[in-house]
Amino acid sequence: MVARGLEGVVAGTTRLSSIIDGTLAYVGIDIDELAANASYEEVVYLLYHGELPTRTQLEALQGELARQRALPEGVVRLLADAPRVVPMDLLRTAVSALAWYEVDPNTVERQAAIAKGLRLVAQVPTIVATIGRLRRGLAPVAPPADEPSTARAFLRTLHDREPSELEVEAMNKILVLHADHEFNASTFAARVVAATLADMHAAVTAATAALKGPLHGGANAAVMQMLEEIGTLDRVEPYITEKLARKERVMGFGHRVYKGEDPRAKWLRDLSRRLGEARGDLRWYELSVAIAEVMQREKGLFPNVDFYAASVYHYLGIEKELMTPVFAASRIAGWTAHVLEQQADNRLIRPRAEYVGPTNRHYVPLEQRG
Ligand SMILES: CC(=O)SCCNC(=O)CCNC(=O)[C@H](O)C(C)(C)COP(=O)(O)OP(=O)(O)OC[C@H]1O[C@@H](n2cnc3c(N)ncnc32)[C@H](O)[C@@H]1OP(=O)(O)O
Ligand SMILES: O=C([O-])CC(=O)C(=O)O
Repeated sequence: MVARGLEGVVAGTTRLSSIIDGTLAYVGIDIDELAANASYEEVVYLLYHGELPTRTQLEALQGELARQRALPEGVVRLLADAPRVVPMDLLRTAVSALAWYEVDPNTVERQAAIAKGLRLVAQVPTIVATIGRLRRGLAPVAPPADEPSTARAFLRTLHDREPSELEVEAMNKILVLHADHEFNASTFAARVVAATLADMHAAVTAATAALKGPLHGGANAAVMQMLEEIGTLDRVEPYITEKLARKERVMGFGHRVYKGEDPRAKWLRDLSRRLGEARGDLRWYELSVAIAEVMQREKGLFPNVDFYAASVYHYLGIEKELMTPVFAASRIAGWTAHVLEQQADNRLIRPRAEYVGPTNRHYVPLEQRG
């Protein structure tokens, strides 16, 4: 019997992240410790090297990421000239286009591949911020080349203003919490492509394509859409119960691996409340909490990472169409680290299919078909 959707199938090994008994860890460190203490750049280093960096190593990585943040002019032009600003499509195209500017786009040699991976970690947030500006009809701004924090640099590039300390803390936690997640669909897509010995940009383009769907990364935008449709607290109960009665899915709930609450959700719930308080607008936080209560009671389903992320992004001034690209701006760390891990011990990923179609049929000449 084939496991539908490969549920429960162990499809390979990784040293990067684990989900054991509902606990998520990056290289053995509980996500709760990282969310409470780590900068995103420390997490990038951890995923790339298997250890937390010393101060000198961290500063070197932060410097490198800062220097690589700017986009080639041709990519900014490509984004600006697009006939329609559909953020995930633009991100996917821009990631692919970045390969044009690599000295050796096809190489999978280790040092070159690490350099490409880190360049993408630096550039993807800039692509996302640039798309965010273009959507609002604003001119792109160059990212700061001397700012060590990816979170601060991203918010500055997106909004062209200095973010508050709470906003930077929230953005940093978002980046930490979304950085990696074992063999999720987009990461697995990246590994399948990498296993053919196609290059880093090819693998990340595939991952970006896979993240778009609403059953995966696209759920955060669908959550925001739902919050807007509900609008007020008194509408939560009827909206959700009617949706469930129609057998529709409520986005941001349920998970293939977690059967209780996603360990990342509580951090995002807390950020949603704190950002809402700071903005004097708790509506989106309160609506989210009320939806979660109804979902738990009616369906026994808990929020996944995408649920409270939606209101957090909203409070950070990130519009719903940009929410899935912002997820990618963090997951790029995991995607590229998984590609490097795949390349380091590669074997083509090529499973079998169980054939369930008809057999023993014959070719019938065209004139005899009726
Ligand atoms: C970053 C991320 O990718 S996190 C996931 C983001 N995706 C979402 O939030 C979309 C909403 N959630 C879902 O669609 C699912 O929970 C998934 C895709 C995440 C996981 O799906 P699967 O492991 O395949 O679970 P499956 O689809 O088999 O669902 C099992 C049962 O729970 C129900 N269910 C699962 N999620 C939901 C939901 N969000 N709303 C309503 N019912 C749900 C299904 O209808 C099904 O019920 P049934 O057995 O009565 O038919
Ligand atoms: O692991 C999954 O299936 C989805 C998920 O939560 C993630 O990618 O962060």
